[in-house]
Amino acid sequence: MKKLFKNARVIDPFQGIDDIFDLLIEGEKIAAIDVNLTISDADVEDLSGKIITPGLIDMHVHFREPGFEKKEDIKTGMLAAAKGGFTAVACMPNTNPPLDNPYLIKYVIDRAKEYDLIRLYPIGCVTKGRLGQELSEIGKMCEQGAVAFSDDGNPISNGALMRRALQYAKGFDKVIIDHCEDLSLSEGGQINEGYMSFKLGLTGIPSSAEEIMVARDVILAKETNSKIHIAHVSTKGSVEIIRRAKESGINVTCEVTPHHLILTEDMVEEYNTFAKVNPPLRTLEDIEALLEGLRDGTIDCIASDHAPHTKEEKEMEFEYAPFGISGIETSLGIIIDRLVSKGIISYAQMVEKMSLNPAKILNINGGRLKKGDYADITIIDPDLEWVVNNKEFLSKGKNTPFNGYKLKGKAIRTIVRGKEIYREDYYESFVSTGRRFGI
Ligand SMILES: NC(=O)N[C@@H](CC(=O)O)C(=O)O
Ligand SMILES: [Zn+2]
Ligand SMILES: [Zn+2]
Repeated sequence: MKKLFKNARVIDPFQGIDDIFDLLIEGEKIAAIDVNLTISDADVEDLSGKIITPGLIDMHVHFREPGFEKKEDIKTGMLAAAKGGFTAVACMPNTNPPLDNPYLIKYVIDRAKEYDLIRLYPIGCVTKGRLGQELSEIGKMCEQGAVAFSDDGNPISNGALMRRALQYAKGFDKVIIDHCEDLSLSEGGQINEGYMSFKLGLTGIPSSAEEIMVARDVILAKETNSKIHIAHVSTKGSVEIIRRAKESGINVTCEVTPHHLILTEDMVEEYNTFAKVNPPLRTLEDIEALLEGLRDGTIDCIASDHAPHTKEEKEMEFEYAPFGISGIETSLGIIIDRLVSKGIISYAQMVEKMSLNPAKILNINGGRLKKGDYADITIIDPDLEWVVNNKEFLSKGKNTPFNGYKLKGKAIRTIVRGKEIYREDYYESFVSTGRRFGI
């Protein structure tokens, strides 16, 4: 089966491509990218005005299986990801039981394979049971396909243990992803410490709770000459520490979420639990620093930290509602509408941060559109206007602070290994059957 897309704007920062091209898919692979391709036996489609990027990769999601299937399961998570334009995700291990052994890593991979949708890469726990006491079976989990290690939801509080984890993971050329939070500083905290926490009478989470751990982690990464990736960076101080660490040659990478890039602590004004997230939404000053970090390359990736929760959980009093935003279906639209369209970052930078860099950091397939590569492709309509409606989410998690947002720019096709698994114009039937559409 040959499929020829004509006249698309093809963006591939890996090859330095950002121009109008034709792209040919043959079976599962990219067969050619060139101008004026004519292939007699191909199914031809004109994509004038549309953008083709390497399949987007979200390196930080919570799909909740096993154990919390009421919030999300692997199937609904993957459908939501495909609708959001993602061809691959890396799943955090804060499930129940936590993914802290090779059997569970294999289980999650096998579950994902049952559906033949997007690519799903599990992240294993750094410590057994995510309890922060004993290292988990990192080597054996690598053998089964764990792509990185993290106790996300929790930091690795014990410095000596973190040091050992870094040394150990290095032997397998894997990265440790740390949720940076000094629990003694954030204890009981609900939102950012500052004006809003004072106004609402809620306990605040100071910036220092994050920054102290970021500093510790880069120091340990330097000492052990290992790789560290900082999850969901949210403060100006963290950006500064990471910038300096990179300048001095430390092997540190990091990610930011769309919500931390465009929302401030003001969102929790009416005790809006949909805006309750960890780390908390911060201030305009932090946002400016995060945007500058994205622009100058200090921040490598944009990841949704897709954290679905049930309606009942989020309807609890602010103090008792869980932290998290269901973000995988709004991530791309927000980045295009609020950053790319405003000239804050370019499309090429967006692709770097949402595909190329996650692929590099996790050392997985994708992130580029080279002849002979698997055809993992996202097709974007940069002019499509849409309104965020959480009732239409394929994710079970409807917890979004972006409901009602008008956005311009959306993924209209998600193609994995040459197969179309999401298509905007077939949306209705896609929802009802949850089926992929072969091309
Ligand atoms: N980000 C969140 O607010 N919540 C995440 C945990 C995490 O990413 O730390 C979750 O699992 O719900
Ligand atoms: Zn986290
Ligand atoms: Zn997370």
